[in-house]
Amino acid sequence: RIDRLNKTVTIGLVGKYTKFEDCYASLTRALEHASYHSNRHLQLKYFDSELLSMDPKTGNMAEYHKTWSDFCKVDGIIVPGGFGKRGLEGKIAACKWARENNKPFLGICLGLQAAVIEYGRSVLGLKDADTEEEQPPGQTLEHPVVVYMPEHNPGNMGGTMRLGKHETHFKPEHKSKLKLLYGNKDKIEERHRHRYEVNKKYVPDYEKHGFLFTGVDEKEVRMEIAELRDHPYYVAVQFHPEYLSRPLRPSPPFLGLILAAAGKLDAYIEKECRQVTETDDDDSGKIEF
Ligand SMILES: NC(=O)CC[C@H](N)C(=O)O
Repeated sequence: RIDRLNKTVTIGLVGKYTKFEDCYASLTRALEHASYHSNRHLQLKYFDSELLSMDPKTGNMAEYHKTWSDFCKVDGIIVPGGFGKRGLEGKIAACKWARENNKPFLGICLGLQAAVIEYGRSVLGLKDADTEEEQPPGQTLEHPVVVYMPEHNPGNMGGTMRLGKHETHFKPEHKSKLKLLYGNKDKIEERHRHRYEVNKKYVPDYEKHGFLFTGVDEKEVRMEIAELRDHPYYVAVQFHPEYLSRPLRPSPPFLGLILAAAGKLDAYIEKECRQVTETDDDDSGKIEF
């Protein structure tokens, strides 16, 4: 059946590693699971985030424009996890483009943090919104919208990470497409791997402006899921849903991205997230099963 898929969905993956295929293996598989489930053939395009943000004085602007011209054509965007500040501005630029152009978007871990920084700078007017990750020693940020998690720092590098499965609870006061994609459950469990998190102090301001934190940890102090209210699919998660994706049970955040990129998400949600069949396709007559 997979071999016969005749429609393609193109996803742009924004990362900073040159050997993309190796670094993002579980992510690629999760996107494939979601694509098969959506009756789409996946075309994954890799974009080096450092080519999406450049200093016009020193950068290769021809390469910059070429990268953007290809990037503009994708159906959906994924900004995956990562570490460090190198390449972060390009990821932030990708978040901005997806948000302003109604492109289906999924941010994972650092991808969520980039989306938070972008919204802070562009919409909340926090010009210097940034993450505390890799700031020069002694530097204090004016608007640290992403901060270090002190309780996960018992003193050595290996122990500083928040790892493993943790619960996420959907907030009842918010509408959440992701909650519906997870089968309308009140809480879910996903795997984590991070040292930094959204600064809770800024949450009310974000939510007032339509950037909703629809999922939180069990103590309601840690922001786990963000969704833009007025966007077809702009979802960012602090956890790593790719690890629990399976061929016959695609991970919901990925499924949402692919369905939205294929223009089928709303119909799928209307049908209470029942499996996509060939008859759900606009011109399904062309597909043989
Ligand atoms: N896995 C990730 O994407 C980690 C994001 C970020 N570097 C952090 O440590 O919080």
